[in-house]
Amino acid sequence: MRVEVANHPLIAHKLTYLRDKRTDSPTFRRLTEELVTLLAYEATRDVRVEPFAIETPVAATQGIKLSSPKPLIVPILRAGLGMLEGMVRLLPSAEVGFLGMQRNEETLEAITYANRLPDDLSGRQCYVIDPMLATGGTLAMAIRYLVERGADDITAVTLLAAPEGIEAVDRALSDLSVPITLVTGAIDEHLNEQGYIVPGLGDAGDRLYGVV
Ligand SMILES: O=P(O)(O)OC[C@H]1O[C@H](OP(=O)(O)OP(=O)(O)O)[C@H](O)[C@@H]1O
Ligand SMILES: O=c1cc[nH]c(=O)[nH]1
Ligand SMILES: [Mg+2]
Repeated sequence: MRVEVANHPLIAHKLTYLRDKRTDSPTFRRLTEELVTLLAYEATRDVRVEPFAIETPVAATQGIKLSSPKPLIVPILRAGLGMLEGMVRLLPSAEVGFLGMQRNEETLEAITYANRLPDDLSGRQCYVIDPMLATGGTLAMAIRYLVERGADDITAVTLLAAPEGIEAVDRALSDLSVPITLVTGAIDEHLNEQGYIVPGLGDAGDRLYGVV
């Protein structure tokens, strides 16, 4: 997996406020959206395009446009929903599929409880969005699922990632030959015994939407 940490002072600034436990839900949601816009710019560097001929008021010229089939954005519910608006703003013609996944708080294993994706993803470029890559179990399962359905180019966008989780995703997907990229706002220090990213930001889903 290719890993890119989006180094930018604005990203570091917004992440600092996002991490702060005093930041309330409305501010957390707004910062998440703003961060996604910056990360999505980085993550879409290799979005597929094709030549497109146009005429300006002055002359004919050759431009480019997004190729078909259009990219598929896959937010992992629940916390990934907080990143959807920012991602769609940058890729308004993309389609959106949903995966509902939840980590068991004791075993830290992910289960899939909802799935609304096109059956056939052959030739699709997919952007998986989820704020947190902790043990990596959720992301590895999501990516394998998309590849089994035919996706042939996957970029995951996260706000934070743990080094242990990145390694685990790499190991878990080592048999796959499709290009996989991770674009993240920061790689934190480590995971604690409860599987939380340290220093992290706590539970992203709860901070976005409240404790359920
Ligand atoms: O890398 P992992 O160890 O698998 O953990 C990361 C997952 O945990 C969080 O979701 P959570 O299970 O809390 O669900 P939620 O979005 O509904 O809060 C987060 O949004 C990731 O999906
Ligand atoms: O630190 C963590 C780890 C998993 N999920 C979160 O929301 N936060
Ligand atoms: Mg959660």
